[in-house]
Amino acid sequence: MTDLSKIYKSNLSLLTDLYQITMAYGYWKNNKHEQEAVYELYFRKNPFGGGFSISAGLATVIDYLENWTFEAAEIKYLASLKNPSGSPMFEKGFLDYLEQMKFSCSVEGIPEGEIIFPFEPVLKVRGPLLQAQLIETPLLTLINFQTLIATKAARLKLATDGDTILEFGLRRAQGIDGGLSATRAAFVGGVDATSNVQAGMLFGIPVKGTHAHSWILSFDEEVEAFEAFAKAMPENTILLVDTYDTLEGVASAIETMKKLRSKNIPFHGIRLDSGDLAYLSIEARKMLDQAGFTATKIVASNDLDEYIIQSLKNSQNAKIDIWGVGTKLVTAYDQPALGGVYKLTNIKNQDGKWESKIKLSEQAIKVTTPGDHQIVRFYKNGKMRGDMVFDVHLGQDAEYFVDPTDVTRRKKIKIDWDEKLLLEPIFEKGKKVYQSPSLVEIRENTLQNMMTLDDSVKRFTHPHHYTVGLEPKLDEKKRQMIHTLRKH
Ligand SMILES: Nc1ncnc2c1ncn2[C@@H]1O[C@H](COP(=O)(O)OP(=O)(O)OP(=O)(O)O)[C@@H](O)[C@H]1O
Ligand SMILES: O=P(O)(O)OC[C@H]1O[C@H](OP(=O)(O)OP(=O)(O)O)[C@H](O)[C@@H]1O
Ligand SMILES: O=C(O)c1cccnc1
Repeated sequence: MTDLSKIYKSNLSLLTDLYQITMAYGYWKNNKHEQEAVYELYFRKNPFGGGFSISAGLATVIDYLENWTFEAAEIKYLASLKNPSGSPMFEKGFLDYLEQMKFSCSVEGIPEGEIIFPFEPVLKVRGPLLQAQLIETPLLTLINFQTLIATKAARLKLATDGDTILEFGLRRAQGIDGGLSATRAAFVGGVDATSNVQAGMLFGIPVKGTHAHSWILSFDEEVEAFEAFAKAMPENTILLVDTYDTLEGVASAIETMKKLRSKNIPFHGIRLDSGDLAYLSIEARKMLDQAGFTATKIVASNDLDEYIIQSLKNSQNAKIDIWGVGTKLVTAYDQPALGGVYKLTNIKNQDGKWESKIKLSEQAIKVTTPGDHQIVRFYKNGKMRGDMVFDVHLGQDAEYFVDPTDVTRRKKIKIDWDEKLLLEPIFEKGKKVYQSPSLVEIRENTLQNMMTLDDSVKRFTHPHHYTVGLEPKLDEKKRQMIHTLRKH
């Protein structure tokens, strides 16, 4: 568990938008606060122009919800808020209600490290309207960012074709939490280790690193710096060779490490951090091999992303073994946000019957799917074949599912397909019923899950569209609701 309260040393119940609290107040004033509702969290487009996403952030959500209480300090602050006329924004009765409130929603979620797609609920919250509303913003904050970064990391892992990736991003991250959350999510997505020591302690992520240019600059001679580092860190002799001239730096590192061979200090690696990484790695590899250092690894860093890595590895035959990636990973440089949303999809009316809700939009992509959903994923011979979203009240005995953007496109469910439900129970009426796997297990699951996805969907440019369809009764219900509302 991530233990947010340990990281932030404070209560995070006010980590929400003011409008959530004013709506909660409105629900309370209208005696709707305990009316049961279903909200679903999903996104509409895979990030980075890709064909898939990786779910991340659930353990952080669990930790957030387990510690979700309004304590005296939070209530005091809310009591201090005033309307423009100077009157208190919230009545005491409402604040008393918040102070005694206990989290009592049921939550279902897709486990971290699962492959996910647009329009699939990643989280579903069922419970009192007031509570489910108040947690919208933090749930989106936690899931959107971590899912975005885990997806970026999975793309990097595809580009390196399984080579080790070290996450070096803390110094370029969006603030302290940006750094911590990004490191966690990058590990979920498949990176191997981080330079971020705080994340190592909090999340149990392996910590690794080399040294900086300042180490070299602090000595009169580069060779002196190499020798001192190797002697100080004989079990991590990775030498940064590009401070003055890269290939001269490689030659000096080789000379230094040859001298230290007699002292049984092994030569683990060199790091390249500038220049043409293809040319320099190929030349460095030749020099190392000629000197008998065939096991010495070449680490490369410098503004790397999945496209540069893919080009270096596949087109330019670069001899790089380990990839250090910072800025482009932890800031999700080419797409800084995932547009996940949280929508009310079902509400219990006064007769105790569930009533589906739909939000219309001029843009078909923005029309919500009414109801209370689950997702079934189909596999053939261990490979993902398609996902069907269905309404738990309507069932899923269909023989096909329908593309929500084009009814003429249907996918037949074959008899030999295996299936798995994606949403798992996380909380039941406020009680946690899910034990999150360790972060190491989650990362392993991501790597396994990625093997079940077809290569065409993993392509960086123009990926194949993986089918996510609606169960026909749900599709029909959605269409009817749209027609009825449009007629009105
Ligand atoms: N062979 C290559 N193919 C494609 N991209 C490369 C190759 N070699 C390096 N790059 C990338 O090109 C960019 C080079 O950045 P930049 O122009 O700042 O040069 P630099 O080598 O960092 O120069 P400086 O000496 O200022 O550090 C980096 O993003 C790096 O990852
Ligand atoms: O390029 P990124 O993917 O963001 O990876 C992190 C960068 O941070 C360091 O550079 P910096 O110049 O900050 O310090 P240094 O002196 O150690 O090179 C490192 O050398 C990488 O180039
Ligand atoms: O350990 C490293 O090499 C490292 C750490 C942070 C940023 N850049 C490089």
